[in-house]
Amino acid sequence: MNPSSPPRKQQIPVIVLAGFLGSGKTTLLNHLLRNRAGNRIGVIVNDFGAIEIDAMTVSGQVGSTVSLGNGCLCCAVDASELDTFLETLTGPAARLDVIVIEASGLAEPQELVRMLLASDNPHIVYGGLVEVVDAAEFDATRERHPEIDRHLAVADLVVLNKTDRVGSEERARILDAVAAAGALGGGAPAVIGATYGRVDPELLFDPALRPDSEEKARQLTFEDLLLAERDEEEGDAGHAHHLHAAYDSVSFTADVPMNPRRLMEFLDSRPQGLYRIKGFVDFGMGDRANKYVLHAVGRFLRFDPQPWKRDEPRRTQLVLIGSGIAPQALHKELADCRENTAPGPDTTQDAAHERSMWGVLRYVQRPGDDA
Ligand SMILES: Nc1nc2c(ncn2[C@@H]2O[C@H](COP(=O)(O)OP(=O)(O)OP(=O)(O)O)[C@@H](O)[C@H]2O)c(=O)[nH]1
Repeated sequence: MNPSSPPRKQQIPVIVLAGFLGSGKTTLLNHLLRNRAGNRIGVIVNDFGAIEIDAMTVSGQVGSTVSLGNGCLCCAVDASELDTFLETLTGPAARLDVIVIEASGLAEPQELVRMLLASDNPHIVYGGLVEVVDAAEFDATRERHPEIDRHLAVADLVVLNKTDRVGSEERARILDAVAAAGALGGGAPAVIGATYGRVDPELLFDPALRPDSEEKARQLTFEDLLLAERDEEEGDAGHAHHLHAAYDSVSFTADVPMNPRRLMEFLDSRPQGLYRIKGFVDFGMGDRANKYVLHAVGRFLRFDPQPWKRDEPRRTQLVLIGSGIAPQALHKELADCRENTAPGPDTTQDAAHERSMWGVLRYVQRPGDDA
């Protein structure tokens, strides 16, 4: 170690949390925040889409959440923006023990790692790359995006999430496949199975448990680094190499409630390329007390009713991400799902409203599912 650098224990480990869309990064992050055992965690969220749903999901759990806002960190021309956020989080007032950067599901994690290694902030130390993998979607994701193997190869820890959605034989097969892909990088990332991102926070938060983190960081191959640099040099043209170049996103906001039946019709017939939907829905008279947090990944769909806060504006905010989708048409279809503003028979009768919610309630998680 350079004798002029500050003592190691003053440096805050920065962990990159990556994984394909919907693999469970936010779920894992929220699990860590709830089980932080006194550790102070700073969070940087690099979300995709104009509405910062992930930032909203995690905010309130921790005092030092900073969202990078719209756009993709991996495409920042230089690392100065990241450095600004890191500077805020490493200031003496924050007194953080660890910083987690949740990379957008479409970001290239190598880029973030490279930026962290290149950062001249003396208060941080790269703490490793955690790659979250959706066990149920692994084969399909890999087929569509073979570059996932490259991400696994540079990961320190692979969390094979959603193991509840695969049988034990299938789980063993996927664990082997993930480990084999990870080994291609020359190292062997730890692979652990998890449901709902429930990993032991000590795997990440105690630097003493990760003595090799700096070594591992250097195991990024020259090819990875060159590719990252070439992308940077090529500017917009280089951008096309990135995973998210082929994706479109739609941000939808409505200040009038959504009609449950029409929205369910929209969701039940959503196009295959619409890979991810997240956000929350106001069903108005269908349920005046709750907003419905919506998560769709591939064919999977779930609503999670959560009480509106007293001053919270009643509205719907959704982000849709997919490839080969028609953003404008989808936006219009969603707009057509809005409740008619003119009061009519079906907006005044409670029984009718309750019935119209049945389609939605099919997708509400039963108590205990998440336990
Ligand atoms: N069945 C099951 N569902 C899970 C598990 N972990 C997460 N989920 C669900 O998967 C959906 C996506 O999880 P998120 O944590 O939002 O995924 P993400 O990787 O942050 O998604 P992006 O922000 O789109 O990249 C949510 O509905 C979660 O509740 C799990 O272990 N099993």
